[in-house]
Amino acid sequence: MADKRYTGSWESIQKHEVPKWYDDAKFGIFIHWGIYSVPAYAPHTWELGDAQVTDWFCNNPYAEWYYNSVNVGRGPGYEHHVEKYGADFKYEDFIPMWKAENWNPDEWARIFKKAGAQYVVLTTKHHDGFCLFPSKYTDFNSVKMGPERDITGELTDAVRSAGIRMGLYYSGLIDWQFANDPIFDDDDLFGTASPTYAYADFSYNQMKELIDKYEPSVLWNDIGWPKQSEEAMPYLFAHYYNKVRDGVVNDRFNGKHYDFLTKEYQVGEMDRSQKWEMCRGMGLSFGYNEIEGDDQLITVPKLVNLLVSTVANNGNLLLNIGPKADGTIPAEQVRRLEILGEWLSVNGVGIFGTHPSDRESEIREDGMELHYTRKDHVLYVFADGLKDGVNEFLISDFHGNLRPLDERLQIETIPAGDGLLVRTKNYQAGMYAIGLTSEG
Ligand SMILES: C[C@@H]1N[C@H](CN)[C@@H](O)[C@H](O)[C@@H]1O
Repeated sequence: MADKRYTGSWESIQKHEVPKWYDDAKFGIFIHWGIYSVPAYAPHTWELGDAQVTDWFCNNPYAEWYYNSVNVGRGPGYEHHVEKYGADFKYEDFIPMWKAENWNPDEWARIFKKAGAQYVVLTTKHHDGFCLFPSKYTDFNSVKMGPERDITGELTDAVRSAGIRMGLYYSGLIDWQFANDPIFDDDDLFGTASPTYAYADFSYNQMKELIDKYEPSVLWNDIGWPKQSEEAMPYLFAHYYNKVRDGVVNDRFNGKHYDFLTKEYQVGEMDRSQKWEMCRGMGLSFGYNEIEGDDQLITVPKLVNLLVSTVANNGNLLLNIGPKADGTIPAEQVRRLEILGEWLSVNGVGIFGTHPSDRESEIREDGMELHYTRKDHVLYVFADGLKDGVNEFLISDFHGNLRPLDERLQIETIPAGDGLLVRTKNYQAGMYAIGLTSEG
């Protein structure tokens, strides 16, 4: 029987279920690349969630917010711009400087594949309104100017050739080509949001354009969707699901329908019963920030811990890279992807295609963490926060045996009461979080 078709009603849309591929994927690569990658600057201030909103926008660590950081007329972003480029240098003057002269999309896809990424999400239009695809609704795009290439199309082809799914990010509510008053706080942010019906039509048409042209596996909308076209959303989702049967949409279309919830940098409230996704940059920014060197980026142990703790609690990790304007990925970001890929090549069997165990994650006072996943009858245990050499931890209410996924690791297991005591004999820090399996 032909697949059921969705109709333009909330009732029909809400019947869509999270496809297996997305639940199994666990790890994707986010990419923020745009005009802002030319100045590549933001103050290294706070992680999202750690700052007062009133402080955030004039000290914004998101380099992709460069336009607004200058537009506010004060703060480190503005001062940096005036000092380096002069007060008369306009954001659009960066466009001819974005040449992507060293961009090889196949090389990016190779790096993502080696990292173990199962999907990619690329910014097709960020808040600055510049489109990385040949939109018929605006010439403010990467084919008509700047790189003079269909970045979305070329990367989609390269990523899919590497056997990785392609998703698309779209800034549905904010577009500084339509409303560009400086944003100092959330009232300004939502005050500039989707100012007119003309913009609502524009964004609806562009989203449909992206669906029809690229058939993305993920529609990753950001901040919200124009209220003026909210009642038309079921038609857009029906069109999408009918065209991309196993496509997924995130919760940032005003939260009226979603396949997965999104978190940004901080987990906050956790509901393991729903599929969710954590996104973050490797530093405090999504766009490339030239003052974020190796020391300012998340360490590899913390990156592995983030992946393990996210997956164990029913999440996917969407880890961002911020490419340089020339199209190369900063070496310190590539190194983290390579090491994560090496870890996954040994421990990925306990990550990909698994489901959360009914065992909750345990964060012990001594800093050790235990996270659990399962695949059918097999239990996977991930222990983190270990010290070199000998570590002991108890898996309670467990009557099987466990063996390490990393052959270098030597462990002893001793039945203890209703559980199993695990003792590592030769743990080394470079093993990061260790994976154990109950599979014989
Ligand atoms: C993934 C991130 N989302 C925020 C909005 N929460 C954006 O403002 C930011 O630039 C980045 O795209």
